[in-house]
Amino acid sequence: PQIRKMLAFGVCTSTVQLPGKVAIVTGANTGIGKETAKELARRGARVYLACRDVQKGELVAREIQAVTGNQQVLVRKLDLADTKCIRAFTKDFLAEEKHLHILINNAGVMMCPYSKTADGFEMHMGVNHLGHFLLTHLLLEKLKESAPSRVINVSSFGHHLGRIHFHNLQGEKFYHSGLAYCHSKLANILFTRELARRLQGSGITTYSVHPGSVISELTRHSSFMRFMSWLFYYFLKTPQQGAQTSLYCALTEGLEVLSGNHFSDCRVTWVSAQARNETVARRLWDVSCDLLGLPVD
Ligand SMILES: NC(=O)c1ccc[n+]([C@@H]2O[C@H](COP(=O)([O-])OP(=O)(O)OC[C@H]3O[C@@H](n4cnc5c(N)ncnc54)[C@H](O)[C@@H]3O)[C@@H](O)[C@H]2O)c1
Repeated sequence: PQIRKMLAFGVCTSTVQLPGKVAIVTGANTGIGKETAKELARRGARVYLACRDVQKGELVAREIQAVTGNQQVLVRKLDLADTKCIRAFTKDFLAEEKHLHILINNAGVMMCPYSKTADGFEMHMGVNHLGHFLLTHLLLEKLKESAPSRVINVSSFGHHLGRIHFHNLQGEKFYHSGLAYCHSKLANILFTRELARRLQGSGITTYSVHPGSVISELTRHSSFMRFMSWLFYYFLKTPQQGAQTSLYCALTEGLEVLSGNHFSDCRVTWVSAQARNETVARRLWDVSCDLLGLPVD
């Protein structure tokens, strides 16, 4: 624990409270998402836990309610591997809620064997990028109406190994589970940058985040990564420490001028050359719209 404390740079020191604010956290039933949701609830927000498994979500919601005393913790079904489910989630949310101030696109899969989403997208690209891309699109009007509002996209340092190969976006020609994860995390950063550009002046700002190396269930598909987690256990962050940069980006006052930037340990950090390529960002935006049946503008 001492080593962990020494290594865990970056703590969200914001004192902002969130009464009357509404937040959605995807993948909030475990790991970083759960701790992020807990802190938002502690600060008084109404928090939607957008979870694939509603039963697990309900258990976590009860736990968060008990720990924070905030009863406004709600669970809704969201499977990012199924665009029908994403549309159903947003339809209900939009009917139910007048506002959305904070959207945390946190859910993710890593190193799963080659598989496809309900819509035929490669799983990493489908869940980590396209699912959140669609979710954000469908919630944009609500975010605009609720401005100032923020969208946080949880990416990874792994994006440095990522490339956007438009001819192989769905792993149709070549597939490596580790690289597929990195490609999708690069897509998260490119999406953030392009979203920030398009939303200038709208009152919505957006940030991408590397949470650090965190003990979580993310390694479930890879025995190698589980072994590495075991080996470096004391050097990894706890999920609570891993949630700090997402919280920093969601809560810190005056961060608007840094919209589109990538953060790690609660400060702006550098991204790969690919992640700074505006041409790729714009093309990825158009291709994503096309794949999801959204109008390309
Ligand atoms: N743990 C790390 O070291 C680390 C490092 C860099 C980035 N990240 C990123 O942090 C985020 C959170 O990961 P974590 O470490 O807490 O892992 P985790 O596995 O504990 O949490 C991921 C969450 O995403 C959910 N999820 C997976 N597929 C989904 C789907 N189809 N629909 C809806 N939800 C789905 C899971 O149910 C889970 O709640 C991920 O985006 C991950 O890429 C984690």
